[in-house]
Amino acid sequence: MTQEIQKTLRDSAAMRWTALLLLALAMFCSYIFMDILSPIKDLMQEYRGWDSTAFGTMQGSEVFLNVFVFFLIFAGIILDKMGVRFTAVLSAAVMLTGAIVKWYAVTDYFTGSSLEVWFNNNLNYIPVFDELGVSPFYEGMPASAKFAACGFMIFGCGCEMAGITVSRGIVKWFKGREMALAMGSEMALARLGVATCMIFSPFFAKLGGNISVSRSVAFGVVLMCIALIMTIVYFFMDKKLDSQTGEAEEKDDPFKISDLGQILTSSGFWLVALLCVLYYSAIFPFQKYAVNMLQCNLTLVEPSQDSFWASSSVTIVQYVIMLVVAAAGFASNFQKVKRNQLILLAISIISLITYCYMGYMRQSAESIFAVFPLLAVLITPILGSYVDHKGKAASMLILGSVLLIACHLTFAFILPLFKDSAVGGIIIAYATILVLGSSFSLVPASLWPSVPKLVDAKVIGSAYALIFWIQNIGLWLFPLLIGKVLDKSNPGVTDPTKFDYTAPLIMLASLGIAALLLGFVLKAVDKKKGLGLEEPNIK
Ligand SMILES: C[C@H](N)C(=O)N[C@@H](CCCCN)C(=O)O
Repeated sequence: MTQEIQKTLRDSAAMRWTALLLLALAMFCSYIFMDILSPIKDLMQEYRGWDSTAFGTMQGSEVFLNVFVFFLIFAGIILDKMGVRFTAVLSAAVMLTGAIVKWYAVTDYFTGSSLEVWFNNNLNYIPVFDELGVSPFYEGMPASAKFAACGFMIFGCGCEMAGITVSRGIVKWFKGREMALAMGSEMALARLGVATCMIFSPFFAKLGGNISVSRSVAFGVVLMCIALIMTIVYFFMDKKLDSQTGEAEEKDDPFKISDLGQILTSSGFWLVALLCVLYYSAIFPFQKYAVNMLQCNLTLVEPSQDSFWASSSVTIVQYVIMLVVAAAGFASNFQKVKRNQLILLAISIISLITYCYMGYMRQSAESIFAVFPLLAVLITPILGSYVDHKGKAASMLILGSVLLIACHLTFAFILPLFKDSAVGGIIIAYATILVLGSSFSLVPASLWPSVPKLVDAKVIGSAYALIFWIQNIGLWLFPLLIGKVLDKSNPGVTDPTKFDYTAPLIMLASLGIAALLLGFVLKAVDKKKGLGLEEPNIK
């Protein structure tokens, strides 16, 4: 009886996983918006005049305010002071505001407006940033790209704030329980968001045969409204939990700037943060160019579209198959009976193969790349659960970096050799993308749950914020650098499907090599100092 009275929401598995689902769905929507223009880089060049540099500058702008105005640090402080539920709703509201601005920038209403004229004549540089050599705009950048960048900067503040809030929320609901599995599951849903974006962004842009890039962004805006609703529902669950536990997030353990000292003096923290920036800089910025890289390296002959409804239904069938891959794979993690687990995994793998075959038949670069996050959906929770029960987080970081290097080098040197082979090129592309997907499971599934082992629970929000801040420097710099390197290494190329991607890919592989070296150092430091990174979370 006494035990029953003391039960709180987080003691109920259904309630804790519902709380996670709400937060994860909000992240799912935000990951769709984050990459909404990535699969239509070619259309942005054709219909809005964005060359690779303009595209890269706009993509990198997402994290500009986080990095150079230190917004993420403030976000960490807000999170530590105001708690998870307040910050979750705030971040969703900020994301929605930025999304609306970005949508307006790419609509036809913006073209020819006085705002466009103003942006064309102004903000070619912003003195304070220009002096630092980090101006978010440049002379001659299309006005639509500049204004879209402004919206994306606002969105990025909300999105990164949401990222740290969700991690902190998971620690709050799952600490001492299936924490890495919960983090893995949240990231799996986020990866499904990226896959959804790769399929539906071009779908909406080309809907009905007339091209409209703003339609894709409008789809993202609707999702951001859904994300806001999810965080509001979470707000009430979280409030109920606090009333049950008697914890007042806002009052207990107040954040002090001096707490930052504790984080900054931890060598383990620095190693994880540096590894994070190197690894993620080779993944997220790549994601923004990957569809175009495939368009440039594969000879794709799109089958003639019989009718609008025929092609739309193929897209939808392919997406449903993708959902089956994800759902069956995900559900297999929760099966206690080995036979059920194997049946679900078999369904998932057969659906994955069907999905790949359809991608081949459709000859579409976006649906080929959409397979990237799928393996991550399948195995991130499995790996999360492995870290919970067996540990080995540092070793997984090393393996993830090795796979990353191998994949970028394959894209750079092996894929182009198969440009004239219709089948060979696509098989190599799929295989490499799937391996990259598994690397993208290994690293996040082991990296994020390691942070609570390195710092005190009281400063965990600030620790995540600091790691994100360091990571955001790479997420700003590398989309921009890829665009610049692409323009410089392809002088005179005007066809957006004819770029040579070798130089940017070598640059990304080098980041992987640096991450690998740091992985070895981290493992040695872990052994020497007993940080517990190789230890399981559940003892
Ligand atoms: C881009 C973002 N800063 C990031 O690092 N995202 C991670 C997830 C971190 C955990 C969020 N609760 C990712 O792997 O997507």
